[in-house]
Amino acid sequence: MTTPSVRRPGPASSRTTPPEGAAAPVATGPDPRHTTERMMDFQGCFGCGADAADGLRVAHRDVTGHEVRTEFTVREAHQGAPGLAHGGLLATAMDETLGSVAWHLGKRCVTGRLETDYLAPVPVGGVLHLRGWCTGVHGRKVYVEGEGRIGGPDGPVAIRAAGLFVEVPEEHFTRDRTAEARPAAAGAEG
Ligand SMILES: CCCCCCCC/C=C\CCCCCCCC(=O)SCCNC(=O)CCNC(=O)[C@H](O)C(C)(C)COP(=O)(O)OP(=O)(O)OC[C@H]1O[C@@H](n2cnc3c(N)ncnc32)[C@H](O)[C@@H]1OP(=O)(O)O
Repeated sequence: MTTPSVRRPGPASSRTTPPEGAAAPVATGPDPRHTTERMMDFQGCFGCGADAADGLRVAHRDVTGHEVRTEFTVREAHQGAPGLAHGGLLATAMDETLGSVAWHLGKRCVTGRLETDYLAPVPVGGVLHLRGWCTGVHGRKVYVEGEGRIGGPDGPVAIRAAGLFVEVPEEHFTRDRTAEARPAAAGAEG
């Protein structure tokens, strides 16, 4: 009996595929007006920050045009099943990589949507070599795809992803949201 082959069309859905009329990416580098001093020096990011004790410490390696390369070393703290990386953390490493593609286009962006396909398990102690690139820009929307390979830039593909990043005003990061974070008052629910 032959095993039926599974069709894997790639991670991008209609929501992460640039629409007709989308513009080609123009890699300008991050816009310094978008990275206030506080953002620039911030090392608390779970994805890449040196001060995030339990963070992933995704290392940003190089940028060529609109393509960004990073590395994520899978440690014991990142396990899901014994000895294997948790899928959610792999998605986080991908989010970090794809997000930085959008910032390298000079866009102040947040993740709107992230889609992932997992093709092979990633072992603890392994290094995942990630790559992200922009597939188009449409209004405030930046479309990005990526892949992660085990052991080296030409290793087997373990994860593929597609994301939609949305440009936001500075206020997105500076607004005081303390009140919104509090539990709603009793009886206030509709
Ligand atoms: C981020 C920190 C950066 C630090 C910078 C340091 C320097 C750079 C260095 C290194 C790079 C770092 C890389 C970071 C990577 C990690 C990033 C994250 O984890 S971000 C946190 C998770 N994401 C959120 O918390 C968003 C929460 N969502 C929102 O705030 C809103 O929903 C938002 C802004 C996404 C959209 O809301 P609206 O009210 O502004 O706009 P509307 O009209 O709803 O959407 C705009 C367009 O986008 C589409 N859209 C939005 N969400 C969509 C979705 N999920 N699917 C499909 N389309 C969507 C809409 O349909 C609309 O399209 P139409 O213009 O009408 O064509």
